[in-house]
Amino acid sequence: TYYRHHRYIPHFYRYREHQNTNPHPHPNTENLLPEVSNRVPNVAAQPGVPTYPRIPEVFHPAPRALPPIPEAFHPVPEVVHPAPESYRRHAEVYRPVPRAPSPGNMSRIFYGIMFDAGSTGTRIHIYKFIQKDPVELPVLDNEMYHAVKPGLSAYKDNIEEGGNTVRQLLKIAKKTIPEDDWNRTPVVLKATAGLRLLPEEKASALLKEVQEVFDESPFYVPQNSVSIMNGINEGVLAWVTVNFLTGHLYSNTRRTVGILDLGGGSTQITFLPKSKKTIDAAPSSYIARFNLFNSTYQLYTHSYLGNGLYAARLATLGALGADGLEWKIFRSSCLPKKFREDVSFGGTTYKVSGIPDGYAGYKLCYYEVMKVIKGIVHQPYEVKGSSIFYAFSYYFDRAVESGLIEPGRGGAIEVRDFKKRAKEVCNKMTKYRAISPFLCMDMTYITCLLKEGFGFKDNTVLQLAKKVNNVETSWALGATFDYFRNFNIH
Ligand SMILES: O=c1ccn([C@@H]2O[C@H](COP(=O)(O)OP(=O)(O)O)[C@@H](O)[C@H]2O)c(=O)[nH]1
Repeated sequence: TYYRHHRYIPHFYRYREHQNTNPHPHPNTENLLPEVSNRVPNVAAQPGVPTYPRIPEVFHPAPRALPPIPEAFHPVPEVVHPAPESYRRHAEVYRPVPRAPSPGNMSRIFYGIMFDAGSTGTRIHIYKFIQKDPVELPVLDNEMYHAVKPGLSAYKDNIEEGGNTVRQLLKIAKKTIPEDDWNRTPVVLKATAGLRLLPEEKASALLKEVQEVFDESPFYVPQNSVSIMNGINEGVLAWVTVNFLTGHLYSNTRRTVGILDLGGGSTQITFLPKSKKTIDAAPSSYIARFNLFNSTYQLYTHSYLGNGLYAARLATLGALGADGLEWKIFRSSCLPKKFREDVSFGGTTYKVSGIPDGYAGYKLCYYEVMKVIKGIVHQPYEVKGSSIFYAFSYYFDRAVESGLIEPGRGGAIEVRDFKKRAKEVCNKMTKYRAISPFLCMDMTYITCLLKEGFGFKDNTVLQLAKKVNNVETSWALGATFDYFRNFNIH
């Protein structure tokens, strides 16, 4: 458990109004996401209506006139295609109990609890926000983070124990958040690939158990606070987090950064296309439209279920969905020849080994992992260009393990660095055996995913980051923003 002290001003909570010069552009306008000048609204100040500072425009809003939103901020990344999640349909507005400000101190403190129920672990993020006064907007003060392993899906046959992992993590929230704030602090859990990969009745039973744990907790439980998040929101919300933390959402530049997330069960690629060609060439389900600060964004995003690192290991071994798990041994030339072990993923155990009397090494391994990449059929045109991508989660972890980057620092590397290091690890398996017997397979898979899957060039630069500005690079912060309108005090 640790705190990340952090002071951050989420500028995009600030109200702004677009002066859109062309409210009815041609639908096929070449530049889909033009720059919009950020003119100060030409409206005389009204008594009782707060005025807001001029802030830099979010670049690339769609050329559409959007009705002004009466709230001071509206950072809800509503994905409108495909259908939004059910909790959005039943959106409720939570009104915090107003508390008399203490004399001389107008600060209000708010917390938000977001659980990330991933396939390899369950994590709690407790965000603390400070609102200095009713007109100024909240500041993200710090994040408290704790993770437990394995993930919820490993408790598919022991639901109660699964609920207990969440109960344990909630104890940390109780210790972190002052008691007076409990009943106005929203608690939300979103599950990703681990639960998506389970049979529906098992996943529902786990979610029901978590719902009961939440209901017995002293925190504020919004409607539909326990759900499986769809892959689109997973990609979009991580993009929002990273671009928020890197300052791209409110900067005056025309750049944003793309994101590459490699989980245990699924992998996401998300970026804001620069060219209409990219959008036209993409399958329509890969384009997500959402509203953020009065602007509509269109992102290229896709989550490949089964292409997360742990799922890919099993697929490489031919173990995913196989029968005879009690007696079959799944072999691979990506593993050290003498290696033999039982591995568990999603609550199932598999016997795996190297090929004792065969060959091992990069080339054979590359050939094996290629089978798993075949599902990634769409290579977006723009990844051939010079766009910057932030890569985190297991991209980061494996880059650290293989010595490509320093654990505390992260840094920029090229796609070819992964390839070079994969070759080295695979061709000297004994040397890297102690770090992880799977390192050759993982590094080869990452190389293959980036090159053959998404179509990145050898010289594409990836920015590896576990944290940006001291906050975890994960969809959790983006997802928490969704609940800020509940704290809207205007
Ligand atoms: O706030 C977070 C959330 C995840 N992770 C990392 O992301 C990967 C986990 O992916 P997970 O198994 O949750 O992925 P999924 O179930 O979505 O495929 C691991 O490296 C975690 O350590 C992290 O570092 N911080």
